[in-house]
Amino acid sequence: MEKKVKIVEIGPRDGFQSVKTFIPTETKLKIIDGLVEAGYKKIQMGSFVSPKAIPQMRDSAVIAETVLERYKGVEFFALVPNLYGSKAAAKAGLKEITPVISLSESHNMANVKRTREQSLEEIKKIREELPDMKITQDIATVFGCPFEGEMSVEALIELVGNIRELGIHSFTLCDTVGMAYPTLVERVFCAMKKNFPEDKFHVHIHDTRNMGILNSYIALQNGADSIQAAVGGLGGCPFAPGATGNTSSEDLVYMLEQCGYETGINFAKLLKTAKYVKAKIDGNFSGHQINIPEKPCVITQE
Ligand SMILES: CC(C)(COP(=O)([O-])OP(=O)([O-])OC[C@H]1O[C@@H](n2cnc3c(N)ncnc32)[C@H](O)[C@@H]1OP(=O)([O-])[O-])[C@@H](O)C(=O)NCCC(=O)NCCSC(=O)C[C@@](C)(O)CC(=O)[O-]
Repeated sequence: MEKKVKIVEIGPRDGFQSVKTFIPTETKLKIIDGLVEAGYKKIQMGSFVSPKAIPQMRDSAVIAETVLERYKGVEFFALVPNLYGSKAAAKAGLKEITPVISLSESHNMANVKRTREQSLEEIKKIREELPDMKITQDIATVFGCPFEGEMSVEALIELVGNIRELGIHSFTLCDTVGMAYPTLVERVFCAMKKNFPEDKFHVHIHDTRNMGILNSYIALQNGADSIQAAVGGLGGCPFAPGATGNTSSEDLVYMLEQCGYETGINFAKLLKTAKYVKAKIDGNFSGHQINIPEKPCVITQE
């Protein structure tokens, strides 16, 4: 029997955000077209952040408005750092946002120039001022911080507990600079499922040490509700030294389909989009199959 798995595409946000040269809005939209065509039902289309911090994301309102108009059956969502960005996302028509906070104080300061306490205050305001907005909370540096090193699972339990008190019950656990390893991923997901059995936990792994696919798979085996990945394996947080690409969507889909999971994604179409991304964007790609000249012969679906 086939097992279903939900894969969420984050390339148009995490993939594009660290690309220095501005990617024309039309190219971004063409890539999203390709992802929808490949079968994606949930896509992070951008972020509503300061254009001084991340100039690449300055066209997120136009992207959101266009894709919401173009594709009715797809869930689009955006990353936000604060209330200002959340209101901008709502104005553009989005129904879901992912505020970001880091488990480590230093990365939170580097990323959003706020202490974690200030970020928690901001999340509280977002929850109160946008009561109808669906919120999934991104937590960065869960599996390690470029400034502070290893993070503790107890600290994560405390932070998740604090965010739950604000009425948020869906979390994405992020490995910002690829410090996760299988037994740690297992420990973290088991702890979350044990302490917060009613809540949703998603996984987001960077591929810095070539363990993105493996760690995503381990998270899935230990109850992750969805897996995030970026087309081509493009990506990285510009405020995390050493951050490299995300787990590659096409490599992940290939592995899961071969293992008998139903992803709902057409691999051949996804790979075509990934190759288009690589041809158009000068960035940091961690994907492997984008470099194989011919279509791999194992998966035969069109
Ligand atoms: C948080 C701030 C805004 C603080 O930056 P700040 O300079 O402290 O902001 P501020 O509140 O003092 O405001 C300064 C100016 O920015 C404006 N402003 C304020 N907020 C916004 C907004 N949302 N959108 C647009 N404009 C905004 C605000 O209106 C003001 O405009 P001015 O009066 O000077 O004309 C800034 O540091 C920022 O935008 N940071 C974004 C950081 C970011 O995008 N990081 C990458 C994403 S996180 C990530 O990649 C990790 C993740 C999620 O993938 C998981 C993982 O792998 O770990």
